[in-house]
Amino acid sequence: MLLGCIGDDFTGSSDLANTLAKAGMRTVQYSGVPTGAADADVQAGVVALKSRSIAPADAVRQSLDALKWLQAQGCEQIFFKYCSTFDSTAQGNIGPVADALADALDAHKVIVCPAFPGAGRSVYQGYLFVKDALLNESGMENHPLTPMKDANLRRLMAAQSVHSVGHVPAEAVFDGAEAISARLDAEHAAGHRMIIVDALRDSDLMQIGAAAKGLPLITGGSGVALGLPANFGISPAQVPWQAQSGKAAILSGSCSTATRGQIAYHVARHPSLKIDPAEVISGSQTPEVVAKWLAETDGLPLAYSSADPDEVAAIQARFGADTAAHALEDFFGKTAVCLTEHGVSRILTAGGETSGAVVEALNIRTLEIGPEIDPGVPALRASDTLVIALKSGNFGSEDYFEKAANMLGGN
Ligand SMILES: Nc1ncnc2c1ncn2[C@@H]1O[C@H](COP(=O)(O)OP(=O)(O)OP(=O)(O)O)[C@@H](O)[C@H]1O
Ligand SMILES: O=C(O)[C@@H](O)C(=O)CO
Repeated sequence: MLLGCIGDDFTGSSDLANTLAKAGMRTVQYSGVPTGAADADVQAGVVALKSRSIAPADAVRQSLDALKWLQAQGCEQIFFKYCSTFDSTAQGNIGPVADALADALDAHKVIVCPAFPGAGRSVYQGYLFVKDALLNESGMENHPLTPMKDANLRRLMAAQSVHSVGHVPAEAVFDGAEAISARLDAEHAAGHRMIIVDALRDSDLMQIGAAAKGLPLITGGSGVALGLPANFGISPAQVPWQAQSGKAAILSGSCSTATRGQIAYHVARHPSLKIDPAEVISGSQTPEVVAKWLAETDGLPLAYSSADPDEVAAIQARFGADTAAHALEDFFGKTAVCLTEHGVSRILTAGGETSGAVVEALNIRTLEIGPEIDPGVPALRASDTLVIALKSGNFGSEDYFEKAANMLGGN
């Protein structure tokens, strides 16, 4: 294994795996830290954790375990993948995990770059934009678990990391890899260890990737991985895919703006069932009943708890945010298990936490990476009889669910 990656959620990990697979690396996504050795032909291993919203000490411990396993597979470089919208709380977990990995790897110039232009996320003057809006005006300020109320990455990182935070501005990035390396050196000499790097275009990320050659640790969104495979002499390749026929169903616990748009589109055209969190918590709505409905309903049925910020706030005020989140994640995980018992062979999930809960409940250990459905979302094969697609909340076009079911099925 050449490149070892640690993802702080499952959809984000498949986003990164998608970038690396498209760039030609033989990539496998693992659910949690594997117990055995990786297959000898794997070039990039992505260990997916569900560590974005847990206690920082647990996130650090899990990430260091993942690091140890990746090092044992012979990795030459480590990539810590977090969200392109820098999803985190005042405590972390981006800062504490980056600090711990930097110490373990003796890394002193740590790139911090969440940019993902393909999904509209760019970094300029150290501020994070989502399309034409600052992060804190993009809808992310209403996220149910990690509301992002600031777009200043230097300030966000300084609050989470024990290290001084530097910056490589766009002017240096536009001048290419050598200028970026020189500026990273200068920021290091000035006493900064975590270094925010501006990036607006894929071409910027390619230059940042080239400048990252030989660095022990890189952190960021999937965009900054675009240029890494070339450092290992690997070039882009067509990603193979074996289509899967059979029944498809959709589970969505994502309350992000893009998912809510996709749900509105889907509800108008396909059978859909809205899940009431209060009924899930009381036990009057069960996974068995919802799975049976999904399995027996023609077309492309959807079950969703996704709701707008007012509804989410009301549920959180009534039950507590953690209780509601865990009850729904548990519900979707159990529903997915029942779906496979009904023979459903294509499962689409929306939302990072939701997807993590589903993959864990299904006890999927490794995921083979297929072709891209929409930017940041690959088709995934879980077994000989099951394929899935894990969509990050804000990814995908309006008709994403139809597109994903078709691509998984080879239509
Ligand atoms: N109606 C609801 N009320 C309160 N919480 C909800 C509701 N529906 C879903 N949730 C919870 O909100 C959280 C949504 O997070 P999730 O990561 O699944 O989606 P997302 O944030 O849109 O995706 P991503 O992290 O990929 O951007 C989950 O914990 C989910 O259980
Ligand atoms: O980087 C992103 O935006 C995604 O891969 C993600 O992590 C969302 O959960």
